[in-house]
Amino acid sequence: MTQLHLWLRHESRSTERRTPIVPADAARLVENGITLTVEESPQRIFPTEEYEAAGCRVTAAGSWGTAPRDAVIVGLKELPDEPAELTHRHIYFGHAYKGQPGAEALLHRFVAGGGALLDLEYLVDDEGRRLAAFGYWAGYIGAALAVLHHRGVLDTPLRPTAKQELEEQLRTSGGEVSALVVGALGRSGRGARVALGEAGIAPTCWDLAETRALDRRALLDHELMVNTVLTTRPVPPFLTDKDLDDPDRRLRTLSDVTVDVGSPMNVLPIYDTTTDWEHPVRRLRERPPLDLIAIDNLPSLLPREASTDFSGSLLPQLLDFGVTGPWGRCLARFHEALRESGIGGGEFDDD
Ligand SMILES: NC(=O)c1ccc[n+]([C@@H]2O[C@H](COP(=O)([O-])OP(=O)(O)OC[C@H]3O[C@@H](n4cnc5c(N)ncnc54)[C@H](O)[C@@H]3O)[C@@H](O)[C@H]2O)c1
Repeated sequence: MTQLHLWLRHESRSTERRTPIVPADAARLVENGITLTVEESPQRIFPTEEYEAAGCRVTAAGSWGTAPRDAVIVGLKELPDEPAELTHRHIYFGHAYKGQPGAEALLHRFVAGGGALLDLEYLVDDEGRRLAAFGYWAGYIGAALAVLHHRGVLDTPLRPTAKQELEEQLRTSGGEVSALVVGALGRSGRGARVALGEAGIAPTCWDLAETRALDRRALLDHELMVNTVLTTRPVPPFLTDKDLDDPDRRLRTLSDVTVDVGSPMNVLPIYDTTTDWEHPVRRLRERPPLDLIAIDNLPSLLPREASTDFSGSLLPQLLDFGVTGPWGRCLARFHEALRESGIGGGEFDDD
């Protein structure tokens, strides 16, 4: 078997400071005989020198197109639009299997080049549980922003920060708040509960059992709600426009970590546009007021912590990279997606 060559790419999105492999884990990969080439990246939260010190080869940003064909390119977010033909195996979040905008064009690029997408969203264990995810930090930040806004101390536009700084703000901004976390038993739900705890808030926690017969009155009686539900089947909405117009509603701040806008699984079909770092909060109703936070790249706001956590989960999988197990399932899912979209082809020739 040939030695594994991983190639950590620069992220083309300028606000993306996270990385799927942090220097400490890069050192572990190198110690285990894996070649790791790291592209220079001015915005990455970890300086390139730390990768160099870990024994990685360093190369120019965006040079992955020139990597040997058997190198596996590792990243997080979208690839640039060029080249038109993708010849490598790419590990990242492709967002290409649910008919998302640009999905079909991306799959065509893989087929044209004979490469393959090993989508991190589909890197799962034998029971289908995700092996590496950013959910915890999404929930943590989603809840933290909601509390800071609710207490009138949220600084905007948002910018990447460190956990210590956020914790300090949560602890020092006072005020009783009745809060609800829905999806509380999941990764994001756990993060949300921890952030609320830092802020001195003991939230009501709902998961599947508590929403089976949804008590809307109880929901609307909370001042702040964090939604972290991940459902794979449509369920009745938790909130409708009618609920927002309820004059007795106490709910004032809603942070939707799930941001399933436009999806048939959306449990909060009360808005149709996400918010962002520039304008994180949108007023949905004036009387009584209701403010929405619905940001789809929350973990990027805590790049160091989110990267370290994610990389720690990904490391054992990279050390065990192969054609069976989780990576085999990822590849099978790619081929299934090609069949589903009627594209066909794309067998990665692992020579
Ligand atoms: N906004 C962002 O930046 C960002 C980042 C990462 C993840 N996310 C999203 O956050 C969501 C949660 O991710 P996760 O990793 O925490 O998922 P998870 O699977 O760990 O947790 C989801 C939880 O929702 C619960 N749930 C499912 N259906 C429910 C229902 N009808 N009522 C109540 N609870 C229900 C599940 O039991 C589970 O506990 C996902 O949609 C994910 O895409 C958002």
